[in-house]
Amino acid sequence: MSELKYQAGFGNQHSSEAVPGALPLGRNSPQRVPLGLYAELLSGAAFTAPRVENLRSWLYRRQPSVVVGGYQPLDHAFLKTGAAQAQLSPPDPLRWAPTAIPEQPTDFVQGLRTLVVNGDPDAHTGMAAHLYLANRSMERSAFINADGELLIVPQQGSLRLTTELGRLDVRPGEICVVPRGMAFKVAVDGPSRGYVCENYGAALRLPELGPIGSNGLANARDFLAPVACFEAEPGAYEIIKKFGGQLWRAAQAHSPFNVVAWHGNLTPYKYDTANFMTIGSISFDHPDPSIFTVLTSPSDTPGWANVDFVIFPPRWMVAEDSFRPPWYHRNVMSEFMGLVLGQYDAKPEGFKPGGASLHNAFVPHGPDAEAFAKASSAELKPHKLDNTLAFMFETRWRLQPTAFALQGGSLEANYAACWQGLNDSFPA
Ligand SMILES: O=C(O)Cc1cc(O)ccc1O
Ligand SMILES: [Fe+2]
Repeated sequence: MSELKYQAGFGNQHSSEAVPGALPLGRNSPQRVPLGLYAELLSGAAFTAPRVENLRSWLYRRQPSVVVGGYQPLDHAFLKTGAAQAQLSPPDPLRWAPTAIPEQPTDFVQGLRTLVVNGDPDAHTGMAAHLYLANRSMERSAFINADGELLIVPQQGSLRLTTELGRLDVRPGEICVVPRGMAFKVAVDGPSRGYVCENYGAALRLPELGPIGSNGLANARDFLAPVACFEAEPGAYEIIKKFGGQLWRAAQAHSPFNVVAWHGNLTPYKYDTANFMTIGSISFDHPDPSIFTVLTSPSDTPGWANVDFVIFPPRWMVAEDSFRPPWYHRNVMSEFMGLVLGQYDAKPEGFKPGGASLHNAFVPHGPDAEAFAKASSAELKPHKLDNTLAFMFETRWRLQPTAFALQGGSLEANYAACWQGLNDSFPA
C-alpha cells in the first residue's frame, strides 16, 4: 500500500482538497460550490460551545449524506452500550486472557466485542471498552457511530481507515481517533486484534500540562490528520449506524467517501506513541500515572475525567530507594487496562498482549506477588523498561462487564490468586 500523506497538529484548522479548486475560499457556503459539489457542515460540538472546545468541519462532497435509504435494525450479539446493557459487576479484580481472532470471515464492526461499559450516550457520559477481532476488510460498507467517538488501539495487524476526510494507516504502537458521527471503514492486512474506547462524553483532547510547562507528554505537532481523498468507483454501499445503543443498516447507491475537499478542526487523527515524551521520577517514589496521559475527555467536575487515555511506554527507571512498580492502591476511578506488546511491570507474566484487566472503583490491586518479590530486592541501578506498551482507559464511573466479558470464555478463573503470595512478614 502506498504511503499516505497527512496534515500535522492537534486540533488545527486544517484544509485539504483532492482536486485543485474544489475548496471554496473566503466563505463556507457559496451560492454554487466549485465543481458542482454540495457543502455540508459536520458539527461535533454545539454551535455555541466555547471557542476552544468548538469542533466542526465543512465537507464539500459529490452528494450530501442525506441521500441514503431508510434504516432497519441490525443485530449484533456482542456490541453493548451504556450501563443499561451490562451486567452487575462483582467487586473483584477481573482479567481476561487474549481472545482468539475468529476463523470465520469477520470485519471490524462484526468483530466488536464489548468488555466493559458505564454511563449513557444520551447523557453524553461514560465510555465502553471493546475488543475488535477482524480478518476481513470492510469493502462497500461504512460505519457511523452517533453514540460516541472511537479511540482505536491496534494490538495485532495494521489497519487502513478510510474516513469521510481521508485515509489513515495505523499499526500497533499507533492509535487513532474517529469523531462521533463520521463515516469510516477499516481494511485489515491479516488477522487483526485491538482495543476500542467508545467515548460517549466530551471529545478527547490533550491534557493541561500545569508545572510541566509548554512542552512534553504528547506534543500537538505529532498528531496527524488525513488529506482529502474520495472513492470514484460507482456502486452501492451499506451504511451501518450505531444510534442509541442499537445498530441500524441502510443501503445507499453511492460511496459515502465522496468528499472532494474539506476544512475544519473536527477530523480523525492518528498518533504514534513512540513520540510520547515520558516524564518520571529522577529522585525517588513512583509518581501518579497521570503523567502518562495522552488524551483526556473531561467530565463536568474538574480533574475527574470521563475517560483518560494513559500509556505505559518504554522508559528509564532510575528512582533511588524506591519501590519502582506501581504501589498497592484503591482508586475511586475505575481502571481498564490492555497490553499492546511486551510485559507490564506490575504483572510481568500473567498479563498477556491482547488481554485486558479491570480494577474497578475501590477494588484493591497492585503488583502481583512475583513482581513484588523482584522489585523489593532488585539492585536499583538505572533500568530501561523496553519493548513494552500497556495502556489504561481510566474513568470516573464504575465500569460494568458485559455477558460476553463474564461468560465469553476469556475471563480468568482466579486472577486474584496472583496476590495470595503476599505474606505477612511482620516480625512476630
Ligand atoms: O493499576 C495499574 O497498574 C495502573 C497504575 C499504574 C501506576 O504506575 C500507578 C497507578 C496505577 O493505577
Ligand atoms: Fe491502578
